[in-house]
Order: sequence, then C-alpha cells, then structure tokens
Amino acid sequence: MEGGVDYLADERKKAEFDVQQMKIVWAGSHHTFEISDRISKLVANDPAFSKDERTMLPRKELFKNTLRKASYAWKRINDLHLSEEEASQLRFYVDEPAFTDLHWGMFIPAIKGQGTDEQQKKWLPLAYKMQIIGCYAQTELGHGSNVQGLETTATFDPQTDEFVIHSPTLTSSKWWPGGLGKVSTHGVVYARLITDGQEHGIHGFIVQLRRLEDHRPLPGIIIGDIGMKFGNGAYNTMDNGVLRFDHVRIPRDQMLMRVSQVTRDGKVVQSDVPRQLVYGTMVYVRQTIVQDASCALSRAVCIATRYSAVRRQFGSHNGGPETQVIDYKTQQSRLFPLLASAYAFRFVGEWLKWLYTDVTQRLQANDFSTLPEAHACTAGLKSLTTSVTADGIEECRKLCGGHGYLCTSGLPELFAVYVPACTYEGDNIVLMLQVARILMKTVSQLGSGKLPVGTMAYMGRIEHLLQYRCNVQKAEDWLNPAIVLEAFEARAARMSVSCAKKLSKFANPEEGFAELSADLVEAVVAHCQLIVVSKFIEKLQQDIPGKGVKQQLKVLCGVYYLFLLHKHQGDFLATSCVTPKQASLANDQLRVLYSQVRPNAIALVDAFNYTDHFLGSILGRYDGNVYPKLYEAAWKDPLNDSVVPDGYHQYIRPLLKQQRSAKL
Ligand SMILES: CCCCCCCCCCCCCCCCCCCC(=O)SCCNC(=O)CCNC(=O)[C@H](O)C(C)(C)COP(=O)(O)OP(=O)(O)OC[C@H]1O[C@@H](n2cnc3c(N)ncnc32)[C@H](O)[C@@H]1OP(=O)(O)O
Ligand SMILES: Cc1cc2nc3c(=O)[nH]c(=O)nc-3n(C[C@H](O)[C@H](O)[C@H](O)COP(=O)(O)OP(=O)(O)OC[C@H]3O[C@@H](n4cnc5c(N)ncnc54)[C@H](O)[C@@H]3O)c2cc1C
Repeated sequence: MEGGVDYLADERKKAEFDVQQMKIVWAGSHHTFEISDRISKLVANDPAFSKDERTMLPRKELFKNTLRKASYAWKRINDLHLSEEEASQLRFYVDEPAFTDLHWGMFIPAIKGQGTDEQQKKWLPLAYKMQIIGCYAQTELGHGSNVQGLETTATFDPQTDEFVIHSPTLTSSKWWPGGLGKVSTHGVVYARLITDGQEHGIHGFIVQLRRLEDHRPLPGIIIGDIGMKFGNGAYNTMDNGVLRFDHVRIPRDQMLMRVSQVTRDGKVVQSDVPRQLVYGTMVYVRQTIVQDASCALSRAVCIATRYSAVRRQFGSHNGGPETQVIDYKTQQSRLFPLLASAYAFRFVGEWLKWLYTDVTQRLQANDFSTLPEAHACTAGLKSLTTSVTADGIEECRKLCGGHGYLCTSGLPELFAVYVPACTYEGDNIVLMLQVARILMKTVSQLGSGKLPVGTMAYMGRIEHLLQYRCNVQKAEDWLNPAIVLEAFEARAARMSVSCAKKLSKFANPEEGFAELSADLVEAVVAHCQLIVVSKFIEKLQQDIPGKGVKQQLKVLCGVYYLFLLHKHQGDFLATSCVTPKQASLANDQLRVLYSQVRPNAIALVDAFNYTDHFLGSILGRYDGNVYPKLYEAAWKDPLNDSVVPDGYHQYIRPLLKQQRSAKL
C-alpha cells in the first residue's frame, strides 16, 4: 500500500489463498520475484521516471523526455552495478517504448545468433557498453511479411573486398525499424546478396549509419523518422525510421556469416547451419512477445478488476449500498476469462522460454532438429496471445464504462502501445499460415511411419482421436483434466485432418492452400489453444506451495478451458467432439467456477505485484481511491489552466453574439 485508506481492504480479506506465494508463482521463482519487486519499487520511487502527462506532450518533447529517461536508466544500471536480469527488469518497469528495446532486444540478438565468433568478439563488447547503438532494419516500404521480396541489395565488389549496399527503388527504403529514425549509429540491415551477378537470398549486414563524432548520417545515407503513430504518447516515444542507401560501401567482414560466408574471391559458401537461421532473431523476439502478452493483459485486467470492485451501479435496497459491478454475472463472464488468460499466457510464456533456451543450446551443438518446432510454437503462440491480449485490453476498457475512456484510466495508452504487437514481428495471420503449413505437412506424413514430435505429438494418436467420444455426463466431469485434454486434442486433430482432406482434392496444393486459408487459420487457433491448455494443466502437476494457491490456479485453469470450449462450441459440436448436452454442462460448470473466482478476484490481481507507477491508472489504484483522484486529475488538464478558454474572443463570443442578435 502506498499510504492512506485502503478502499479495497474488505475485498482483500475475502481471499482464500496465500497471496505472497501466488506472487512467487506469477514471477516464476523466489529469485525473480525478489528482483522484480525491488526494481519495480526503485523505478516507482524515482521521480525521474514519472509518467505523468506523457499523453499530453507534443512529439518532440515526448521524444526528448524518452531520451532523458533512457540515458538516466543506463546511468542507474551502471551506478548500481545491476546484473543483466536486473537491468532488463529496470527497462521493463520504466515502461516506455524506446530505442533501447531494439538495441538489446534485436540488434544484439541478431549479432549473437547470426554472427561468427570473430564478429561477436568485435561487435558485442561495443554494443554491450552502448558505445554503438543498433537497430534491426529488415522491413521496407514495399515489403514486410514477404522477407524474400526485400529489394535492398548488397553487391560484392571483389576489387575492394567490400559490399555495396543500395536502395534501388522507393519501395526498397527501409521503413519501420525502431530506434533507426533518430538514434541508432548502426543497424543490422537485411539485403539481397549479389556476387558475380548472381543472387543468393536475404542476409544480414552490420552497417554503420551515423558518424560517432556528430551523429550525422554517413555519406550516401538518408535517415529520418516515419511520423506519428496511433494514440497519444503511446508508441510515439519510439523513433521508427526510414533509411535509404546510395551505393554505401562496407567491408566484407560486416556480412553476418554464421549461415553463409562470402570468400575473398566472392564465392558463397553455405555452412551446415540451416538457411532459416537468418530468421532466428524473429524466433527469439516472438518468444519474448508471448511473455510480454501476459504482462500487458494482466495489467489491463488488474485495472478492470479493481475498478469493478469499486464501482457501484443499481441494486440498492432500503437505502443500502448499490451493487458492485463485479457482482454482475455478465461482468464476471467478460472479466474472469481474461484474468484466467493472463495466468495461462504467463505459464505458456514460461514454457516457451524454456523451449527457446533448449533450442539455442542444441543449435550451439549443431543439432537443428527442434528448429521447426520452435518456429511453429513461437509463431503460433505469438499470434494467439497478442490477438487475445489486444482484444482483451479493449474489453477491459469497456468493462470500466465511461471512465475507461479517459487517458487517466491508463487503458487507452496501453491499448495504443500494445495493438501493433499483432502486426510487428510477423503479422498474426501470416504467422498462423506458417503454422498451418507445418500442421498440414505433419498430417500428410502420418501414414509414413514418421512420428510427430513436441506439441504435434498428439497427432500420432490420430486413429484414436478420430474415433474419440467424450464421456462427460455431469457438469463436474469437466473438471477432469484428462477429459478436457482429449476433447481439445480431438477438436484440433479433426479440424486439421478435415483441412488436409479438402486440400488433397486440389490438383495444385498452393492453390488449395490459398483457397482454404481461412479454415486453416481456424485449425491453427485450435492447435495453439490446445498448447496453452496443456501447458496450464502441466503447470498444475508441479509442486505448488502456499495455502490455497494450487486450488485457485485449478479454478483459473478451468475458467480458461471452459470459456474456450463455450466460445468455440461451434468447432466442438461440428467436429462431434462434444454433444450439445455436454457443451451445455461445460457452461454450467463455468458459471460455478466464476462464483469461486469472485471472492479471490482482487487478490488474484494483487498477485501480479504491480506498483501504481507501473499500472499508470487511477481506476486501477491499489487503494481503490478512485473518485477523488479522478476529480483531482481533471483539473490538471491544460485546458483547465484558464477558466475562459483561449479562442473564446475569436470563436465563441461572435457566435453567441450572432445568435442573440438573430433572436432579437
Ligand atoms: C516480467 C518480465 C516479463 C518479460 C517480458 C519481456 C519484455 C520484452 C518485451 C517484448 C516486447 C518486444 C518489443 C519489440 C518491439 C517491436 C519489434 C518489432 C520488430 C519487427 O517487426 S522486425 C521485422 C519482423 N518481420 C517479420 O516477422 C516478417 C514476417 N515474415 C516471415 O517471418 C517470413 O517471411 C515468412 C512469413 C516466414 C515467409 O518466409 P519465406 O522465406 O517465404 O519462407 P517459407 O514460407 O518459404 O518457409 C521456408 C522454410 O523456412 C521455415 N521458416 C520460416 N520462418 C522460420 C523461422 N523464423 N525459423 C525457422 N524456420 C522458419 C518454414 O517453416 C519453411 O520450412 P520448410 O521445412 O517448409 O522448408
Ligand atoms: C510498431 C511497429 C514496429 C516495428 N518495428 C520494426 C523493426 O524494428 N524492424 C523491422 O524491420 N520492422 C519493424 N516493423 C515492421 C513489421 O515487422 C511489419 O509491419 C510486419 O512484419 C507486417 O508486415 P507488413 O507491414 O508488410 O504487412 P502486410 O504483409 O502488408 O500485411 C497487410 C495485410 O495483408 C495480409 N497478408 C499479407 N500476406 C498475406 C498472405 N500471404 N496471406 C494472407 N494474408 C496476407 C496481412 O494479414 C494483413 O492483413 C514494425 C512495425 C510496427 C507496426
């Protein structure tokens, strides 16, 4: 508590579980909880990191303010000798998109993943000390999703042992890279490799963009910011940029050469590393985006849940208090599935991080066997979790009624910052179609004796899943995880097999794939939802200490899968995985679970351990003291600086005068 009366104290007393232990489950471990708790308070208590009035600043001031915060954050990281983990938590809690996200989140990982040992030795120390600042320059004005369609060229000149980087068309201008517009000194630039007149696909090159002495662009380079984006404040703290090259020369050893090498005489040599590793940085970032989805969704849910307990509307009896809106069943049926989804995404994000670490270790040992699984899981889960989170934030805004629309609710800015996650790092539909290809390949190989592995392993039991009949007879049967898993597996498998059957009728498979793409996306959603459900259930099989903690998680897990079953009952019924009666029993059980969440709702959002600074929301204040603070904040709006507005004499007075004389 940050001082004063706690208007939510009664709600907190209703909790049936150990909130402190739940905080540790949410954080992932004691160690992570300790760091995140300490660093979030450090940021919250430092006035230099204040977020007040961010949504009211003009772009130039907003951007300068972000530069100030980023440079101050770097100073604190060094002064306090923070570890890498502590430093990344500090950037997270500062909560302002900045060039540093791309420097640490993409530029450095690209060099680590695609650079040779020598290249890493040369560039990483400079980047780690921020003596150079980098961005990830892949997307162009004309192409983003279709990476093979990029037009920037990198032509090898054997005379000088250099690459010539060039933007041959307007559409080849790099467009979107974060941090590029005004800050980056370097970029990993993706371009079409050409040697001896022959094309060799897209590769990454380290290119210096600005002089280190005075920050001016190097000769032959044009750079700028691409302009204002959606929302006030929001992602406008980021300098997404445009970049053009006019025959810019870089030394040969600045091509990232882990995947392919260009020799002194211009020969292209493929190493035994798969070509897809050029896309490796995207796999890494997609995995972090899944973790970030649980953060963004939990934040919106925390605001909406606390406010729903504070807000009262209708239902007063004999002059008593009105009903808290959180007690309306409709409010619960919209809010609690999002609360459950935030927890579900947390656990699937944890698992995905493990999967990514495992793949990275295997890659280092030249074992590439799990790369397709990593690609499918990161692409599919990035797509699923960001779509649900973006829609979920908007739903939370509506759950807060009119006040949710105020910037001081924190929800408009959160939404504006978050929605591009459905597009960046791979448009969600494009990524789903990648997973669809892998699913269809898996189904087509089922008869060949090649057993599906990882998250597709259930397809190996296809005969059984095609014959499966759900044996739920009463509502409580839906609490049995084995029954639930089979129903979700059967639904996903049947949808995939149905698509594969339809595909096989097309003479041209590519034509068939395009024609059926909307159905394929639905099959992928079913497959990805199965992954999330199964990872939540796996989590519950672990030893989870703390009074009532596991029980609460079981309730949330039930809410998560039964809500999905209810929402997608069309799929379950159409594939005959459940009967109409069983679907109705699932909904009955879901209502029971909502009533079990209700007394614990406030404690379940307290377990996120967010400071008021991080939440940035009057509606989501820990102490629930909403109305006086909303009232106070309104008077801080610049429009209220004067009682009579600027423009009165020019525009309002003549209008009123004219109406008066017309009446007379
Ligand atoms: C409390 C702590 C919590 C922690 C929170 C952490 C906070 C972190 C904050 C996170 C926020 C991060 C903020 C980020 C800021 C924004 C950054 C945005 C940056 C960008 O947007 S960069 C640009 C991204 N661009 C894209 O993603 C482009 C999308 N397009 C593609 O990926 C490809 O072009 C596409 C669609 C795959 C098609 O490529 P193509 O070459 O045509 O490939 P094919 O379809 O022919 O497939 C060939 C073959 O390759 C396989 N494949 C494809 N992709 C991959 C991959 N990535 N990895 C491995 N394999 C891949 C594919 O399956 C095919 O395989 P076959 O076996 O069939 O040959
Ligand atoms: C805030 C933000 C930050 C970004 N940061 C960076 C960065 O740092 N570095 C960088 O390189 N890039 C960055 N990007 C670019 C981003 O990665 C691309 O915008 C993204 O990959 C989508 O590509 P696109 O814009 O070409 O979309 P398009 O592919 O043009 O999508 C337009 C529509 O076409 C549909 N579509 C496209 N292809 C298909 C298909 N095959 N089948 C069916 N439908 C299809 C899509 O679903 C979408 O509805 C950023 C973008 C944003 C918004």
